[in-house]
Amino acid sequence: MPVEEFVAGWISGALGLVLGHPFDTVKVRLQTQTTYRGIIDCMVKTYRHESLLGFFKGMSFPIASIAMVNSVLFGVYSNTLLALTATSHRERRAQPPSYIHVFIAGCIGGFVQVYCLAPFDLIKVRLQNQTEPRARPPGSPPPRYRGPVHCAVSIFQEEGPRGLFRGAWALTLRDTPTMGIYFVTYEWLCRQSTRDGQDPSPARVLVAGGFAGIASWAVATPLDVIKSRLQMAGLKRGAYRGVLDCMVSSARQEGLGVFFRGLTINSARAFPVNAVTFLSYEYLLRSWG
Ligand SMILES: CN(C)C(=N)NCCC[C@H](N)C(=O)O
Repeated sequence: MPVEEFVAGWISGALGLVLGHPFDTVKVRLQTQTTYRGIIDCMVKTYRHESLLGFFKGMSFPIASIAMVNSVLFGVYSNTLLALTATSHRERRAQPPSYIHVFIAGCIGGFVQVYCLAPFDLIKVRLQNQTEPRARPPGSPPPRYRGPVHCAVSIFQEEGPRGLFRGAWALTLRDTPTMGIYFVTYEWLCRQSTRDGQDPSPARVLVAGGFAGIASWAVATPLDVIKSRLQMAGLKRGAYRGVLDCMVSSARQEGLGVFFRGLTINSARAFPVNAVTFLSYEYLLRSWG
């Protein structure tokens, strides 16, 4: 099994992650807290209350973990395409795989990465939702979690081992089809106005990667809202009975618009993150021959 796709996926995931983390913090807060009037209000309050560091809360942990998850996604995707089409990454421009093969490989990559992603994503969401400033006024209560390890241990102790996989089912429903859409959009945009057999230019890779991110997140946002709520719900026992219950009670209480909460910020984040992810992934693999 070629491993360079896994390594390139890890490095490109880390680069994309640093760029996108501030957007991600605002998105998670908008989806799970009702104290903000919108993106700007959330950014202003976060900055005033927590300084610039507030936007980077919980980032060190995703760099190590979510970048590893990106490596699983790209590695499994590329190796599934190899199994389906018998072409390696460098042969695929000359012999492009069909879109159905790209879609299937993307879905399989998305499905496999969920089980690495679920505990890491849960910890990230819980840490991002802690709004206490770093320098706390004397006498104010400490944040519930002191950091990623403390958060993981507390969830394990309070909610059991299954607690670490809270929201995993919503994550599976979110990521399996959307990763298929992600890779199909990328391939389709790369192939437009690139001559057969040639590598797409860096500008085309950036645009194709950016729009692949936006297209997949547009489809993923409703289940992303549900996933984040189920992950936070572990703190309030018995809040939701499952994915469907969370969907129905969120829609009843807040209207159908709730499913699109975070869509604008998700799209603004998705373009630069995925443009950089695909550009670095493609160029690392090309430079390794
Ligand atoms: C809709 N979904 C879940 C995705 N398209 N995921 C793939 C993009 C991964 C990238 N690190 C990001 O966070 O945007």
